[in-house]
Amino acid sequence: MNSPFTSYKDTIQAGDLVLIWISRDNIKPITITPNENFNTRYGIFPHNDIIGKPYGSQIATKTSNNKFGFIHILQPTPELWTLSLPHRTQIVYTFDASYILGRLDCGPTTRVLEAGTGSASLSHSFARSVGKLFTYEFHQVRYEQALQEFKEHGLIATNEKNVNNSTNSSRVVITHRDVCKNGFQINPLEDTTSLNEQSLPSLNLNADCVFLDLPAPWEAIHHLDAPGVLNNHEQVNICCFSPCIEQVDKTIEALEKYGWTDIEMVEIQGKQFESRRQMVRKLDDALERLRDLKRRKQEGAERRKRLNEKLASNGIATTSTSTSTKEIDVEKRPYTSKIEFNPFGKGFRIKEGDPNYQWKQVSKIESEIKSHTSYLTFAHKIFPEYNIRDEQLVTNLITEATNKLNTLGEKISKRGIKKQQQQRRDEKVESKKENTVAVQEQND
Ligand SMILES: C[S@@+](CC[C@H](N)C(=O)[O-])C[C@H]1O[C@@H](n2cnc3c(N)ncnc32)[C@H](O)[C@@H]1O
Repeated sequence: MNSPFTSYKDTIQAGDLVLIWISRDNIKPITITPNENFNTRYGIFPHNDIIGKPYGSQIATKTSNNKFGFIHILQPTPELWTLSLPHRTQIVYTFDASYILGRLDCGPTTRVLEAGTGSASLSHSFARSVGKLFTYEFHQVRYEQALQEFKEHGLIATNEKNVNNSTNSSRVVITHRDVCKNGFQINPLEDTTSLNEQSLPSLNLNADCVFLDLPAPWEAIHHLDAPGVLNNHEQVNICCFSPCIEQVDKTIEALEKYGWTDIEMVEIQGKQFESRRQMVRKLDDALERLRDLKRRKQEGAERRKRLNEKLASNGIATTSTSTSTKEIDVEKRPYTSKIEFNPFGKGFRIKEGDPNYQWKQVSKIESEIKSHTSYLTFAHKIFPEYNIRDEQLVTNLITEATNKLNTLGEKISKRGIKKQQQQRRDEKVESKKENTVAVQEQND
């Protein structure tokens, strides 16, 4: 099953879902359709001009005022999708997503449980990296929108029932469910749009990790112990995403109660620091600035007064707001020296770092970087079957390995001795030959 989120291609074709990069904070998803146009305030872009171009291309169009407007056509990735998706809820941003996937030890064969789906921002990151994602959403409309999106993005096969049997090629299985009430089990014949699944047997989800972004994750944690939900042959990792520390407290309590260990809480604060130099301004500069402001205010008031008097004497009634700039220009404006340095910007401009002035190093934080300020609570569960060490088996394995090593060592040393003996024999033969030649030369 092909999805632009899980495989790459070079050329844009009709029917492709593409992301149009208009500006840093304006990325629009569209499906390329022959003879349609993409309209922006920078101009009209016919889809036909985009078809056949390589992904990443810049497309230009001439605007009505004879200028050019540009867009870039990008292939969807979970990171770009996070920046462009229709928000139905708060979402998990890339900074958190990458950390979560790393800590949950996600790989191509990992099976993940996620609740709730929400705007499916994190679901797309999981879908790209893992083998199977089981995601749950109890809100009817959000569930339907997410299901539609997964189908359009090639993450759920449209011709199959959305169940986890061996022939199902879908990366994602979405279930309409309140996981706090009804848990995570799915029956094998379930069409996930149905809520009537209670009486049927559950299939083995065998999840290797769990991600809970719910208002009350502690109410869902005990359902993870139902048969077939977790992969009980290995260590299972969990991450709960909660904005309040009180939620973290309750989650930790539930995790401890249900046998989760190594509990750790992390908060990601993505920030980019920009290093700058800022001019050091003295108190005298600030005082001079205040005096300057006062002086200007006074001069302005006097000027307006004189102008009004002048107009009144000419028989023209006016207010200060209706006075035109041209009329004011008649009056001489107070002189501001452009060649003298004024630390507040009215004089000539100073380049940052000019050695004639004093500077201090400062750092500025870029405010636009998006990382959610939720707390991430990680833990894992180790199943006894996996954790018990069979001492006899370990001893046998060690003995077997030692024996093999000894045998190998003996063989190597025997071969070494044989090689040395052969070398000595070869040397003797060689020196005999040399002696015979020397005797012959003497005789000659
Ligand atoms: C904050 S959103 C999840 C956002 C998602 N992680 C993302 O990156 O887009 C939380 C979602 O959980 C759903 N939800 C809340 N309680 C639930 C429950 N008990 N069972 C299933 N879904 C639930 C809500 O409807 C909401 O859509």
